[in-house]
Amino acid sequence: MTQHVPLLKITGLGKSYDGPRATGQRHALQGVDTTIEAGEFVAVIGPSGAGKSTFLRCINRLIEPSEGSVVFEGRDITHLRRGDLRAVHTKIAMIFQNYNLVYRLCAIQNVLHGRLGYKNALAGALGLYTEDEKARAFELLDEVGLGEFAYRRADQLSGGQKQRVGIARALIQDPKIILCDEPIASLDPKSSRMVMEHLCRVTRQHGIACVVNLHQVDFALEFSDRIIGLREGEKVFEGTPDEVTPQVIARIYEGDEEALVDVEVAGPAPLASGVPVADVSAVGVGATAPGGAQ
Ligand SMILES: Nc1ncnc2c1ncn2[C@@H]1O[C@H](COP(=O)(O)OP(=O)(O)OP(=O)(O)O)[C@@H](O)[C@H]1O
Repeated sequence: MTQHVPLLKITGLGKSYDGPRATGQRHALQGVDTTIEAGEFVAVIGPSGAGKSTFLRCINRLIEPSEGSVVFEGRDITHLRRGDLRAVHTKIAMIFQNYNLVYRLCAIQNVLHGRLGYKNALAGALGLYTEDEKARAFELLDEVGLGEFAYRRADQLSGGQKQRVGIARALIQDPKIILCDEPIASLDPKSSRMVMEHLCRVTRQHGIACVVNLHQVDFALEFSDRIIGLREGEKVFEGTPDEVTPQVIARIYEGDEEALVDVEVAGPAPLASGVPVADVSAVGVGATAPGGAQ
């Protein structure tokens, strides 16, 4: 019988930084184990400083892990040389909070940048894309509702539109998984919802797994198949949205008033037990994000 190989298997993942002299090493991430299956939509939640970005960036080695392993499609990529990692990075796309677009270029050119990982340096520098790639870039912009903005300069797009260009750029890589580091943190609630809806729909349609760092717990509950809760660098919860009880929210956020502000928990006793978590507003975890362009 052939053994099942998960898309991504993460074992004992950790990252330490040098702390102030007297304190020695500080763990930004410690002992995180999980697996991500093809096509899954997983949200990572936790207070500010819990290690969400570190976790995501250790997966594709934008940050080098200090310990543990990342096995992608059965291949241990933890110690791959940079040159070999390039091919892996075409299959692990990333979406950033600040969009990472080239603002003087138009939307379609930014989408085409998603193909650079497949090109040699010269073709990349000259922007030599095939007709198929160009047609695909148009198709993908259309899929995220931006067909008519293909030739609009990126700096003339709203925040939500920029992030949708980011989604199309990730998709054109033909990735197996997209890592999204706070993709809606700079957007207002309406744009945030639109971006989450597009992200969820297109990744499901294309059978792509997605791991999304979120401050907005209610979006995590609404859109994910599974939720990972981090606190002080450690995984303190992993389960389906149905399993996220007020006690689970308390385990992840309690005692961290700053973090509670971050997730906009309202009311005097937001973490009181016995509140049906299906109604997220009942535990006071709101969807609002800091204001930003739509
Ligand atoms: N380059 C670094 N040097 C030292 N410490 C760092 C560095 N990068 C991150 N940290 C620390 O690692 C911890 C985890 O940070 P990380 O950015 O992963 O958290 P986060 O959950 O993504 O936070 P936020 O939601 O605010 O973005 C924090 O305590 C942070 O201060």
